[in-house]
Amino acid sequence: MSKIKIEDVNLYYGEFQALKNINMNIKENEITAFIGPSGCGKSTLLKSLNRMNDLIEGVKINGRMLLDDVDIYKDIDASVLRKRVGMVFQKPNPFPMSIYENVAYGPKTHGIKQRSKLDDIVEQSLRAAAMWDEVKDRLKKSALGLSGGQQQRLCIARAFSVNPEVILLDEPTSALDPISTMKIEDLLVDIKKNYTIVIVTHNMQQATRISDKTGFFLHGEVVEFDDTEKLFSMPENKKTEDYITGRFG
Ligand SMILES: Nc1ncnc2c1ncn2[C@@H]1O[C@H](COP(=O)(O)OP(=O)(O)OP(=O)(O)O)[C@@H](O)[C@H]1O
Repeated sequence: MSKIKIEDVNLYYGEFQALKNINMNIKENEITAFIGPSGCGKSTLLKSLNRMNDLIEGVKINGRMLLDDVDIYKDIDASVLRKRVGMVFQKPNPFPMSIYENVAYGPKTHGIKQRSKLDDIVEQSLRAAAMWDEVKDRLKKSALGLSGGQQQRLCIARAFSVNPEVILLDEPTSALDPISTMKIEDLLVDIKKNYTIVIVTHNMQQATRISDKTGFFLHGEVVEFDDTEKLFSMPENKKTEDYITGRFG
């Protein structure tokens, strides 16, 4: 089933058109990867899926983006949308507070006050991010004392804590070592049964390892969008082929 439908979307930063006539269906319980050279619009499309671009002055967007067939720019409040569609950024960005408070923060802002309920959410979220055992004895310690890979998994746990339906990840492992990267890839594959996941990655091996569908972007357009296996083994477009075989440029 399509969780997100993108229909004829164009996005402008002032005069500059960053996305050109994008059409894409993103399926539930799948991992969709966006690949392509720097500046081609991957992050712009990712961020527009939870209206992060609303915060940037001069952005114009037309076309439609639907979440469960509801227009996210017309018929959903942005804060409700961002609860349903969570985001994890390239650089781990834990809040300067304890590990516990990082995860409890979102649920608290959504009105959950009961300590036992918060304890449960924190434990479940950290378990889902495969780091409960690593941190259960240091929940009161600062999140800034964690390693980069642990901080990124904490940010994923923080995204889980408000029980989203979609998780957007913008190059979540680009600052991490191979072991932390592998842990996060395993985690994403493990959780996709409960979520819809969209990931921007510069790492084509990563896209082939974990994603079901891949979109190849170039100059603000989606050149090709297909099953990952097909796109990497039998691309239909010459530009896709050049890019994935390293002959681009
Ligand atoms: N806030 C902004 N104001 C103006 N132009 C922007 C803004 N953000 C992005 N752009 C431009 O839009 C284009 C697409 O940027 P975007 O960040 O989506 O690319 P990307 O494919 O994610 O690149 P990268 O892989 O380097 O992160 C680029 O030309 C970029 O310079």
